[in-house]
Amino acid sequence: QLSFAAKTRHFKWAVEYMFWAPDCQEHVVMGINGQFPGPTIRAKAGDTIAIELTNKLHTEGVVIHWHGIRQLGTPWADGTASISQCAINPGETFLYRFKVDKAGTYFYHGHLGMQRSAGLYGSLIVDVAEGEKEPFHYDGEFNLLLSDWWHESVHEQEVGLSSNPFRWIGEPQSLLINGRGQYNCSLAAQFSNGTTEQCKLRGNEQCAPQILHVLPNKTYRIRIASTTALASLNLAVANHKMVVVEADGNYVQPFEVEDMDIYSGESYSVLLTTNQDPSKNYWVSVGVRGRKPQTPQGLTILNYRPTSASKLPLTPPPVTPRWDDYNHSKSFSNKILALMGSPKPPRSFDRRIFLLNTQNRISGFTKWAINNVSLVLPATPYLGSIKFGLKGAFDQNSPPENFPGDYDVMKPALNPNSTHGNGVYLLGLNTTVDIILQNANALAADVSEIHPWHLHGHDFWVLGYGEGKFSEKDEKKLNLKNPPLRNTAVIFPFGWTALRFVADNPGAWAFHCHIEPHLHMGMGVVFAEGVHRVGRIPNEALACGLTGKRFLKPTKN
Ligand SMILES: O=C1O[C@H]([C@@H](O)CO)C(O)=C1O
Repeated sequence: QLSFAAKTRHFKWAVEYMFWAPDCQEHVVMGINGQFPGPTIRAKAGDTIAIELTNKLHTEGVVIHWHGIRQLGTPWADGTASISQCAINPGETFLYRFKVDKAGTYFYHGHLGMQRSAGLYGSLIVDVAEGEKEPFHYDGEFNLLLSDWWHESVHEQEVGLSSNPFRWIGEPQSLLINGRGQYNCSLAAQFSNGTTEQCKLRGNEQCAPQILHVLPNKTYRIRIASTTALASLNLAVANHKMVVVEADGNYVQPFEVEDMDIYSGESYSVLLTTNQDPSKNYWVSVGVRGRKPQTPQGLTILNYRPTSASKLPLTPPPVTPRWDDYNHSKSFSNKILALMGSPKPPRSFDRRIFLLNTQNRISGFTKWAINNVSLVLPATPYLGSIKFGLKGAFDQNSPPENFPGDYDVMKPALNPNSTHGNGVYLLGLNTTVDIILQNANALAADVSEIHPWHLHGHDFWVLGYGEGKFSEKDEKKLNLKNPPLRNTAVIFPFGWTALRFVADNPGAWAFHCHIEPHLHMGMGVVFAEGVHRVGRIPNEALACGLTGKRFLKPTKN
C-alpha cells in the first residue's frame, strides 16, 4: 500500500547576530539556530512548511521571504516587511506556514532593510512528490548557495547609501559558496603570479571550502542558487560540461554549457557527468560578471574518490568570461527555453506596463526610480491596508504605466530629478499582465548596469530580451511558443526584457531589482490583485501602522 499523504514539516528557528568568519576574517553575521547560512529546508512537493521564527536580534525587526514559493492562498507568509506583514519585533515569534507546491531549487532570505546582505539566507529544496519522477536521471546531488560578502557592516552600508554625499558599498571582499570563502589567501595561489598566499586550512574552519566528493562515471545534479547582494556570477567546473535542466523551480529544455551566468535571485539545476581522469581533482570556480571585478574568484574542488581531496588540481581554475562580455551572457539567457509540455503563456495580454529603470537624484540623494518614482515603503503593510480599505496608508494614485515616449534610454537623463512614491499597481484578478522592463543609461554617461528583477507570488514567462528601447517592431520577436517560466529575469545594459504573467494569486506582491543596495535605493514596485479574496490574515502580520491601530481597538469583526 502506497501512501501519498503530504506532510507538515515543523521547524523552530531563532534569528540572531553572531560572530562568524565566512571568509576567514571574523565579523558579525545574521545566523539561524547558530548556523550560517541558515539550515537547509528539504521537503516534498505538496508538503506544508511550518516555521516558528523567533527574533533574537537585540534592536531590530526581522522577516523571512521564501524566494520562489508562490504562497498560493497564504500571501501573509511571503515575508516582505511593509508589504505582506509587519516586521517581527525583538523577542516575538511569527509562524510562517505555507505549502511548497512545486519541486525545485529555492532559497529563503531576510526582506527587511538589507538583512539579506548581512547573511540572513539559506536553501529550500523541494523534491518531487512521492511517486513522481524528475524528467532526468541522476545518481547524487549537491547544493551550492552562492553569495557575496563585505567586511563593512550592513548598518554602515545602509547609512552610506542613504547619505548625502552618497557612499557606494563598492565591490564585495569575497564570494562565498555555501557561506565559505577565503579572503586573506587563495586555494589556487600557486597558479597566480600575484602576492596572495596559499591557504593553509585544516578543513574544519568556518571558511574551509566544502569539497564536492564524487565517484567516477556517475551523473550528479548540482543545484545552484544566487543570493548575492550585488554580484552577477559565472560558474564553471574545469574539464566538465554541464547540462542545464531547471531554472527557478521550472524544468527547461536541456542544453549543454561550459560555464553559466547566474544573477542574484536565480536558481538552476545542472547535470554533470564525472567522465574525466579519476586520479585528478578539478576546480569549481565562481567569478564576477557585469561589474568590473575587484573580488577574487570563489573556489572549491570536485574530488574524484578515492583520490585524496587535498590533492590540488594541476592546472589553474577556469577563467571567468570578461565582465563586460555581454554577448556571452545573452547567448546563455537566450538558450533557456521551457521543457516541452510546460504551461504556455496566454496568446495576448490584458494590460501592458512599461517600467523604465533609471538612476536619479532626489534633493541631492542618489536613488533608483521606476517611471520616475523611487519606492519608499509605508509603515502599514499593503496587504492589510488594502484589505481593510485604510486609504491613508499609501498613495491611492496608481503609479505611471509608462514613461515619456521621447526619453532617450541611451543617454543620461536631461533632468535626473525624481520623486518618492508608494503607490500600488492594482491588477485585475486573473488578468494577463505584460511587463516591459526598460533599462537606460545611469547618471554617468555610457553606463548602464544589469538588474535582475524578481517577482513575488508568481512565475512569469520571459518572452524575450532586446537592445535599446522596446518598440512595436519588437512585438514579433516575442517568444510565445516555449518561453521559460521564471521568477527572476535580468535586463541587460541599454536593453529591454518582456515578461508575461497571470495575476491569479490574491495578495500584495513585491516586484523589484534583486540587487540589495538598489532595492534600498528605491528600485521596486508593488502589485496587488484580488486582495478582497484574501482569507484571514494572522493578527501578528497586522500589529503595526494603521492596521495595528485598527485591530488593537476592540471591534466586532
Ligand atoms: O547604484 C549604484 O551606485 C553606484 C554608482 O552608480 C555611483 O557611485 C553603482 O555602481 C551602483 O550600482
